Amino acid sequence: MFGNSLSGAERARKRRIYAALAVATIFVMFMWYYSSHKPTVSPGGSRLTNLSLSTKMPYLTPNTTTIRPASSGLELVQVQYVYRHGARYPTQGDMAHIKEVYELDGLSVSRDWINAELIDGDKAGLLAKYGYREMTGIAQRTMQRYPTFLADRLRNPESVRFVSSEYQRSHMSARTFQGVVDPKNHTKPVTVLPLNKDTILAMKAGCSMWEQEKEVATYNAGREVAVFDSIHGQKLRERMSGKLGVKSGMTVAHISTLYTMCGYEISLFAQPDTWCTLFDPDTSALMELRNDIKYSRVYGPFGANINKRMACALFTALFRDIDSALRDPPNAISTFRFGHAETIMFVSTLLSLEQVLGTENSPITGAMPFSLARHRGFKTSVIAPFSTNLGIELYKDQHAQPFFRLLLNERAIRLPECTDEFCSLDVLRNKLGDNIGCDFNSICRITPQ
Ligand SMILES: O=C(O)[C@@H](COP(=O)(O)O)OP(=O)(O)O
Repeated sequence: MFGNSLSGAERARKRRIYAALAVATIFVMFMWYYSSHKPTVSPGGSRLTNLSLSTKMPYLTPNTTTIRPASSGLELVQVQYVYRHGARYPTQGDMAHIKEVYELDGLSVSRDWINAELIDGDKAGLLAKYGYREMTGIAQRTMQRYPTFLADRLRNPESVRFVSSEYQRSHMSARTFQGVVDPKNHTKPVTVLPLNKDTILAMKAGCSMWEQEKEVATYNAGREVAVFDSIHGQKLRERMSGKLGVKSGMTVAHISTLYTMCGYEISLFAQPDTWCTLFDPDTSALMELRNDIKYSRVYGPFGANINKRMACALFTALFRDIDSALRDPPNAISTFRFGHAETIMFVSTLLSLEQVLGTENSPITGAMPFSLARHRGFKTSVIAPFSTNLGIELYKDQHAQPFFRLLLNERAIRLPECTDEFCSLDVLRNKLGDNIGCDFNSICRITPQ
């Protein structure tokens, strides 16, 4: 009897150990699943996600301590930055697509997935709260990166300038940034470039030749997207229809909208618990590939030759400032320019940054194997997230020789022609060739056949 009750106690002890082990295992598995599948929101408001969200990607705050200081022989003379505006509400076109999804036959999602702000026409295209926050954070880090340089420059209000396109989202991004860098309002108000004269930030608006080429690029992209859909469409449709209870009529275009909605939910509301639960890192990367078929042809390196020249007026303006800075360093002007996804994509195309950012640089096709696509240099989540930016730092050495360094999204990058991230300015000048001093209007003119 005594022996039996001891073994009973023993059994109970074992049961408790097994139960504790089971609970611990479930907890560990939950934490693993949670950390690998659920995007997180950091206390600073920067949205971290393991999804690739194309042009709706939130800006991922870098670890600025990884930027190498310049050697003591190099003196910073000027900085020039080009930004895409911060996170914005969907444009009218995106809102129309989102409405279509909300009205899909049989759609069964919890009420909090339907977000009235994403289809509120009064907000279309406007800078959103997180867009303001992104710009504030970037401006604060810019102050930390150049503390004495910017403080010295701001003593002469003419030597720091802010320029934006005419769109509210770019203008407000510029004003937010300026408010942090120059809280006492020493500098001039942001210069807003009227759309019909803007050849440097919203350059596509006034370029007939690009408009014409865009038709061809869009047609070619459409053919490749059809190939993509024929390969991946059925699996994607089955997956999404099942998850959403949609009975019929779900197309890959709808799934592309679901993906865009996930991007907005993360970038605008730090909300990973709705549409984003439909995607995992691989599915989001696949949807980005589908988007990039088009972006890489319409704005990027796999479209018309004019894509490689669209940022020439911008580089002409940048080099006008660089050359006057080299002639008269104490009066160098540092400029912060605020534009669009197109601005940065055209800059990237002119500089062939895809060759810096990846090892796979064949044109993106609908049949591209995922294993290759993973290594491609043209990825919109990397080159064109909200608030994306490219900086050019100009230095002089002890012999007055000019050097430059490029920063993409606050991380130093090195052109293949350079042996170090601090590189002779001649390399950049040679790379740009006749893009410096180009006649943008004549490049954009359609000559009669
Ligand atoms: O050209 C535009 O309307 C958007 C790109 O829109 P998407 O094609 O990415 O939706 O550029 P933005 O002003 O947001 O930088």
